[in-house]
Amino acid sequence: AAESACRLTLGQVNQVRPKLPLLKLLQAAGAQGETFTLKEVMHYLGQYIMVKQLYDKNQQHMVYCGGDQLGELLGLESFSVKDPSPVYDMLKRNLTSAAM
Ligand SMILES: C[C@@H](c1ccc(Cl)cc1)n1cnc(-c2ccccc2)c1-c1c(C(=O)NCCN2CCN(C3CCCCC3)CC2)[nH]c2cc(Cl)ccc12
Repeated sequence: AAESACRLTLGQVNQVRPKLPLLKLLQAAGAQGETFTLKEVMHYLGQYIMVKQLYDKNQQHMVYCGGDQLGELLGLESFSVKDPSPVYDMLKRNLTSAAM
């Protein structure tokens, strides 16, 4: 069979495409476009938490996301930024590879 010659630059390989509910959060934090690096997704989620004031002013590692779209996506009322596992689990459910 003819080999399909698809040329991916390094920059393209590590792009991810957020599913719509996550994309809306990123756009609320200022993200443009539909594909991002994981680093950009994390940056915009951090910005989202800041903009929506979801972190505790006194215990700044605590994020209270119950009642917010972020809490819906995570399936959590709150989490600590010191334990990223719930966030990574949510990203596994809400990111697809953008290569090709
Ligand atoms: C290490 C990193 C991190 C990154 C990913 C994960 Cl899954 C956990 C942890 N991190 C450490 N603290 C935070 C943080 C804390 C409170 C409010 C906003 C962000 C973050 C998060 C960043 C980020 O891009 N962080 C840049 C530097 N941050 C320092 C904290 N700064 C604020 C802390 C609250 C007071 C104002 C400054 C903002 C810039 N992106 C995130 C996205 C989510 Cl879903 C959750 C947390 C973060």
